[in-house]
Amino acid sequence: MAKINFGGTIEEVVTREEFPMEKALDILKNETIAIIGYGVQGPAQALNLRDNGFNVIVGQRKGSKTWDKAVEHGWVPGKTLFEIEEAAQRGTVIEFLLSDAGQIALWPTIKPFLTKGKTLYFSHGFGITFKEQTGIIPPADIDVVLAAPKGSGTSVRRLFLQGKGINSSYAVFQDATGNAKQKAIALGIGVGSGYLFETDFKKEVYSDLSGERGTLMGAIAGIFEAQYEVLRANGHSPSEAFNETVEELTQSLMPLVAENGMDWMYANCSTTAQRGALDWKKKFKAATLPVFQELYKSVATGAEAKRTIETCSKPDYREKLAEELKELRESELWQAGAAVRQLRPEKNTVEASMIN
Ligand SMILES: NC(=O)C1=CN([C@@H]2O[C@H](COP(=O)(O)OP(=O)(O)OC[C@H]3O[C@@H](n4cnc5c(N)ncnc54)[C@H](O)[C@@H]3O)[C@@H](O)[C@H]2O)C=CC1
Ligand SMILES: CC(=O)[C@](C)(O)C(=O)O
Ligand SMILES: [Mg+2]
Ligand SMILES: [Mg+2]
Repeated sequence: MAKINFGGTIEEVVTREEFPMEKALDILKNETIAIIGYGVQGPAQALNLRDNGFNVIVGQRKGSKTWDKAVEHGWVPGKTLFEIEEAAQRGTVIEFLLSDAGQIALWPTIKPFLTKGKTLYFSHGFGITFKEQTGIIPPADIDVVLAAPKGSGTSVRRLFLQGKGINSSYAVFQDATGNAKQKAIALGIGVGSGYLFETDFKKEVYSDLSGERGTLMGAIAGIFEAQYEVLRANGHSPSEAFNETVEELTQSLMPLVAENGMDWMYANCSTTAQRGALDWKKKFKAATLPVFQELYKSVATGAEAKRTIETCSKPDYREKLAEELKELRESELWQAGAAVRQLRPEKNTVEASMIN
């Protein structure tokens, strides 16, 4: 494995160079990979695996919207698309890609098909780590592995179609066959990872829940709202407030950070901006540190898992989430955002859809 120095700590990562697709295909040549769940991660991983030449089938409820979506994506009923039970029975690698709450509901259905020597695959450490709450306790004679793409399924597919790859973590929870690690890495490479770093189920779920509730999604949306409100309260127009809060960040500054780091983005801004940002960064860190500490504690005590399971197991969870997203979309800030996006000069070059 490649040894990489991450800011002073040496870690091992698996790259495509040392673990090429041919090796992954060879390791999984006798396996049938059954994708159970066709939400966001399901289609991305199923299609990438199929395009990479693996033997893949999909398990869905006949008559559901996702069944129709799978048919649209070229899965053939009776050949590569089956009812969940049949897919689980035919599959030797079961990719459990239902929502984390959905996994609890489906576990009693799936468990009988997890016979000796099969592999159970997750893209999140949730179900296994919070087993007291989920009841997901796999039989001892199967392999239990994880490959968790560090991004949305939409990006997993898009980056694949662009010939790039997302980075993923991988882990082994249970190694009954002696080959679990090789299989985990092969599956990670197969679903389109550019490289893989090692973790365990608990670390994956603690960091992932912290990240998405924190800087990746929760914190960023909250900070945007706070700054936008202050600008608006002081008489700035919606377009000005939106541009100074979001548009410049996503269109100009974050691509620079992605390319070459924070200091480089700073160095490409005015000295006035640099002076102020370096000063205010300290205040923002001090103000948010206690919130991040509270968040991590809430993850580690299982409180976040409890809330997720309780809310996302309700029959109307989708409608409820959709209502909250609608409220967000219809807020002045994001309506201003929609108008700003329309004005982007490149707007006419419609982006290719996720699948094609
Ligand atoms: N969304 C993403 O991009 C990422 C997701 N993950 C993980 O991958 C796994 C799958 O996540 P998503 O694709 O976002 O899930 P999702 O929320 O899109 O749901 C996946 C599928 O589960 C089905 N489902 C939900 N509840 C069900 C129930 N009670 N009975 C039967 N089916 C049910 C949905 O209809 C859908 O087809 C999760 O463990 C998630 O944490 C990991 C990395 C990124
Ligand atoms: C996209 C991803 O990695 C998340 C945010 O952790 C998720 O969808 O759960
Ligand atoms: Mg994640
Ligand atoms: Mg997540």
